[in-house]
Amino acid sequence: METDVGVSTSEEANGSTVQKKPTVVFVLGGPGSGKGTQCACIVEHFGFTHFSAGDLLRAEIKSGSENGLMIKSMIGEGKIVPSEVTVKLLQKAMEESGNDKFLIDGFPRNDENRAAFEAVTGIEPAFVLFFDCPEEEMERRILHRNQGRDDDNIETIRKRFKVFLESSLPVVQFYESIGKVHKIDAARPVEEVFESVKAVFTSVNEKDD
Ligand SMILES: Nc1ncnc2c1ncn2[C@@H]1O[C@H](COP(=O)(O)OP(=O)(O)O)[C@@H](O)[C@H]1O
Ligand SMILES: O=c1ccn([C@@H]2O[C@H](COP(=O)(O)OP(=O)(O)O)[C@@H](O)[C@H]2O)c(=O)[nH]1
Ligand SMILES: [Mg+2]
Repeated sequence: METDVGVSTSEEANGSTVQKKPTVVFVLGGPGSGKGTQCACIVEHFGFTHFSAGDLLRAEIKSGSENGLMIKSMIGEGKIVPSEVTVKLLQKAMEESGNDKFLIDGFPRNDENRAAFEAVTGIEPAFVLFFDCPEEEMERRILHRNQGRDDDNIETIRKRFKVFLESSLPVVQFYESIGKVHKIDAARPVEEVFESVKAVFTSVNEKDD
């Protein structure tokens, strides 16, 4: 069943109303590629609301919800939490936001995530940002992240890299095959990466005008 998340209506010239789906941009890239960092910059410049699927899952653990223990153990193993849980959290966050432009960071992480989001919300992404970064650089960044995350240890990092290659890259490849991916070289300083990100959002806005 489709959600009414963030749906806004507008008057057509003939007096009928049309429903406008929210704009969603998926922000993908390996663990430590800089998704969260760049999303914070995008929010400041382009009026999007940012949701990190990982942050929503960590908040769910903290809230003491009945799924908390399951989520905690899956994150600890670097595994992908079932779509049902993640899609529900994203849907609720979008509904409560009051905005209609969303950056969804770190999701979809596998094909099942992708299909479930589309089936439940009826939303297809406007485009996908893909932060491309070598593993050695991502590993260095995560080991310096200092956010006290249980999964930022070398053993779990290696598992997350494997899951990324096996399950998450195919999602990027799918969106590439339908021409929706903007690939960004993420192995540069934050400001330089953001220059490339800015160019993508600016060119997309110009096309829409
Ligand atoms: N371009 C960059 N160069 C160097 N360090 C970065 C860069 N982007 C992010 N970082 C740092 O690397 C770590 C991981 O970044 P983060 O945005 O949390 O990545 P992700 O959300 O993709 O896991 C953080 O400590 C962040 O401050
Ligand atoms: O849609 C998602 C997003 C995250 N995760 C889990 O949450 C962890 C951390 O995700 P996050 O995006 O915060 O990590 P990052 O890629 O930013 O390091 C992942 O390894 C997964 O175990 C998940 O199961 N589904
Ligand atoms: Mg992140």
